[in-house]
Amino acid sequence: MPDSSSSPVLAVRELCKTYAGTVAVDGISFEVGRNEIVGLLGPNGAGKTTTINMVLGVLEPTSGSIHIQGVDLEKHRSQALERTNFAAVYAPLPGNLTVVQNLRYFGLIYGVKHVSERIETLLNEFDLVRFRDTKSGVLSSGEQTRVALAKAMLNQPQLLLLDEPTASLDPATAKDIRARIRDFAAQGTGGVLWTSHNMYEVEEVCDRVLFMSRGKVLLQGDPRKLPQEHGKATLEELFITVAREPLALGNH
Ligand SMILES: Nc1ncnc2c1ncn2[C@@H]1O[C@H](COP(=O)(O)OP(=O)(O)OP(=O)(O)O)[C@@H](O)[C@H]1O
Repeated sequence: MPDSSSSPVLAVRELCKTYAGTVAVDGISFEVGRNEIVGLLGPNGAGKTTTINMVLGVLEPTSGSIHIQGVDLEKHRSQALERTNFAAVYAPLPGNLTVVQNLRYFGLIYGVKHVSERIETLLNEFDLVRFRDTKSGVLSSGEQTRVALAKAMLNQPQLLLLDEPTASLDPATAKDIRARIRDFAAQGTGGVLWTSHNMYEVEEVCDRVLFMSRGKVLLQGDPRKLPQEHGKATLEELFITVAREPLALGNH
């Protein structure tokens, strides 16, 4: 087994996914390092969710490889996925279960040791103590996002995948969520792969961004430096250029 302590939390090589007639992901390679937050950006249909679903082991790649902490997802699936987790607005937790029931349910699925203790820690960390016996489905979007993040932290992931975690949140709540995710990346040894359509957020949170369009990674770098490197005033302007006219970037 490889020495996982020196490997990046995620290494994706030449990853492809094709459906009949559609190339959703077209040979992308990238890494997520320890303590790093990497933003996966791109217009609708670029291939971001397909990429995340392959890293989660939900979708089988057509070709290419995925290593999580040096462990090959295809060959050692359980071991690769045991320190991975995920949150997305389109994957809400069962709304008829209370917050504690949800956390207990997922804690058991993940085989979390000392699960009651872990749940109490997370209820405190994500400011959910007062909602512990409230059904998740009646909580506000921001509160549900906090529950989803608490669930995603149950197994102390090394790789955290977040698909638009702050979509539909008000600015103050979104800021609070960003701070919690930054803390996660800063404190442990884990890394985060984060999709977002909010360029302000990406500049604030991400150490590095990957721009995807039509299944390919067209450019990557520091979101605070990339616009200037490509002669654009803002990340949003660069994003629109890459999304509309991928070839317009020339040899920059
Ligand atoms: N099951 C499927 N069968 C056929 N085509 C699919 C399937 N799933 C995704 N696609 C296609 O693959 C491409 C990439 O889709 P994907 O959902 O990964 O994009 P995305 O970047 O996440 O977009 P968005 O920002 O809208 O969420 C799209 O053209 C989509 O229509």
